[in-house]
Amino acid sequence: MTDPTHAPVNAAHLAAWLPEQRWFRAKGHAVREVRPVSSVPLGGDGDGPAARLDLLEVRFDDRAPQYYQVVPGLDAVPSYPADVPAAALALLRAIAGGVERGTNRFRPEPGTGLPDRLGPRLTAALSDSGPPAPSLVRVLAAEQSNTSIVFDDEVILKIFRQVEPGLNLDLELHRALTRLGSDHVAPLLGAVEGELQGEPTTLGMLSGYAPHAVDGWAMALASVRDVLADDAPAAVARSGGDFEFEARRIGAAVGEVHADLRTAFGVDVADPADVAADFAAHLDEAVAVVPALRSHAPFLHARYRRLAGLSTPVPIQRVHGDLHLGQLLRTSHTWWLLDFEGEPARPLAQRRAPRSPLYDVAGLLRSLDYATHYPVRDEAPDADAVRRLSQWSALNREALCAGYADSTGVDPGSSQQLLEGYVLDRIVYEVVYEATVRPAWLPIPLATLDRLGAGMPQ
Ligand SMILES: Nc1ncnc2c1ncn2[C@@H]1O[C@H](COP(=O)(O)OP(=O)(O)O)[C@@H](O)[C@H]1O
Ligand SMILES: O=P(O)(O)O[C@H]1O[C@H](CO)[C@@H](O[C@H]2O[C@H](CO)[C@@H](O)[C@H](O)[C@H]2O)[C@H](O)[C@H]1O
Repeated sequence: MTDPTHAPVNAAHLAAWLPEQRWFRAKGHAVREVRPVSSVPLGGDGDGPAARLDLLEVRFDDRAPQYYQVVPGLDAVPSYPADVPAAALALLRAIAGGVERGTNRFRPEPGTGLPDRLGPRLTAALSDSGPPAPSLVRVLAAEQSNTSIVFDDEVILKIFRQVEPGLNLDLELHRALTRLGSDHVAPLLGAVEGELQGEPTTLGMLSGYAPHAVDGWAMALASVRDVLADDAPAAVARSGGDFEFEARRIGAAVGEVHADLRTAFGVDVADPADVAADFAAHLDEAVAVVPALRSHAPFLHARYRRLAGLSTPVPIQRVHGDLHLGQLLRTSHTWWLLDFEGEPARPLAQRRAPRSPLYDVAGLLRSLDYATHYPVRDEAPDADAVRRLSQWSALNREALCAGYADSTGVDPGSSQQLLEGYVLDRIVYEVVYEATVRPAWLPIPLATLDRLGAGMPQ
């Protein structure tokens, strides 16, 4: 007999619980109704399943429905007992064992050696039906779009939260890059697939985990803070120069990933007039959301018009699409790019569309700019600090482009007008992102537009 505490979660409870979750993307829209799409139980004993993968359709009065994945057992949803280690191991066991249940398929990635490559502690935990050691399982607490579980610092399972029908971009690009042997992504080890609107749909992704890794944003900020604390004339070389080496390695890593993506998905060309028209359309949409952008529109449109007049076609390909320093992880021996889902605010078709690789370079240049302005956001730095910050920024921009040229033979700075166009398009995206998600950060991209509009450097 089914334990009543594992009964289907009450839809009204879920309608109240969902909007409180960090990964819920329809903030500010009242949930009208929650309907189950599929519900797949996993593991457990006589007391009921250890976990359930519930795919839910969430309906609203004022916008299109969205689909979310909720995992009772892992998630503390009302009226379902949560046992995180047991639920997490049930998921890993299903992937390692290639389980098919209901509409869901749990699969080890062919050729990657799962489950044999798992270490002895995880292998024992998967074969043992007794209670797992809680220390083997850790749910990442960071502010994330999805939910990731780390198993014994060895593998990481990302549970996708907002789900769209079809193959998830993160999985698609990790798979292509892993198959090419890329050293710049976490190796893909397995996946969970369900069904949505009749299409096989990605629900989860298992990959290698890099313990003790540091992200590029944290490293860049530490370097900028050192430069701010050191007012000697050679401060940038002395205190902040450590990041220059990393910026060059990051540039080289991104260049290698771009080359691999060309091998996997091919290349095409776009007409500069079409690229400029896309930028102008993004700007018009953004002005409607953030009126503070309106005063910058004439300058931006003028730059886009200049770009439209370029005569050389723009090479385009699959790219990362939302690259910033927080998406880069320095592992013990290399830099990994994370999270290939593209910009969360753009529709899937736009996120999957080929673009110039300069868009990723622009994302990183913007991130270097953020790193120099974020630590002084609440103060007016003196002229000397401003000089040091701008030296830091220029040094690392050059290092990044030099690294990209090291691995590809192409210096992104050599297509200056095009690169500037992509930087501007990215700033417009950032303005909308900050205005809607983190209004306290909005002054950072807006101040850059002020400077660029006045003919000053970023
Ligand atoms: N393979 C990995 N090894 C080590 N840490 C990782 C790995 N993948 C992700 N992380 C950590 O988890 C965080 C969130 O990962 P990300 O893929 O960006 O998830 P989300 O889609 O939820 O934003 C990263 O910023 C990083 O700190
Ligand atoms: O959630 P994602 O990581 O996919 O990306 C979104 O959030 C980012 C912030 O976390 C945002 O990045 C912006 O802020 C960064 C500093 O926090 C900065 O380094 C980036 O250059 C800047 O774009 C990103 O735009 C957004 O898509």
